[in-house]
Amino acid sequence: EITKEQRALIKAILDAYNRHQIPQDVTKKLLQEQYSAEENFLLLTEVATSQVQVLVEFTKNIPGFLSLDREDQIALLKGSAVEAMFLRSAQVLSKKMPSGHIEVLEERIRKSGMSEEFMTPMFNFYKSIGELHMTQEEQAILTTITILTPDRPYVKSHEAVERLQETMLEVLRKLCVLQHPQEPQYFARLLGRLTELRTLHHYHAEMLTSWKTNDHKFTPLLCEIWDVQ
Ligand SMILES: CC(C)c1onc(-c2c(Cl)cccc2Cl)c1COc1ccc(-c2ccc3c(C(=O)O)csc3c2)cc1
Repeated sequence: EITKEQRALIKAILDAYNRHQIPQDVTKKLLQEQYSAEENFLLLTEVATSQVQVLVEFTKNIPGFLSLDREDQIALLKGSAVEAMFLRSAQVLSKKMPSGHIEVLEERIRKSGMSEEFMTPMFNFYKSIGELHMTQEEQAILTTITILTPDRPYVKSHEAVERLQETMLEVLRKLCVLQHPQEPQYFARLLGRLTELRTLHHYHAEMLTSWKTNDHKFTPLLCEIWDVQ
């Protein structure tokens, strides 16, 4: 069913996914620092900045990514960062073992000066990801598929990206059949989450604008990747 090449692909992606994580000293702060809207926003900004750095390193390990046009690599990273971070924070929030981060992270996101209208769709998404009980491989490959989305702004060689994404979609389809035999619709449900991610991405652009109008500051890396300021 899964070919030797596809197994190697899964291993490469999973190794990269597990190797590149936010350093403990950054995530530990989420547990330590006191609560206030300002402090929460600052902490989330620090964690998001660290997550973007992790994302850049992870992306370099996606087979075929570095052979894409250089400008397309940047366009894919800029276009997928928010969605990859929604996926990553969703996986953290839906973890079973209480890493302590879960309640704290949720609390800090809820009290970071974000307007109410984004909370509902965001936490519905977090809940829907939690209900899927994705395996590590599925999480890593779904993140890869999100990054390899061909129709991001400014992507020139659409076909080259599409070919890479299709390879990963086929791997994910086979994995879902193998790992969720009792749920024939599981693969379709995972792809449905990608659609929800696009909607959240639009909400996020408005979140940034409202944070900016309330004079919230971002780091240079976030400003660059999100084209703010
Ligand atoms: C600039 C900032 C205010 C912001 O703007 N939009 C969003 C934002 C929000 Cl509020 C929600 C979803 C996406 C984004 Cl970009 C954010 C915060 O983004 C985050 C990015 C990443 C994590 C995140 C990742 C991994 C882990 C791990 C782990 O790996 O062990 C343990 S704790 C944790 C925390 C949280 C928040």
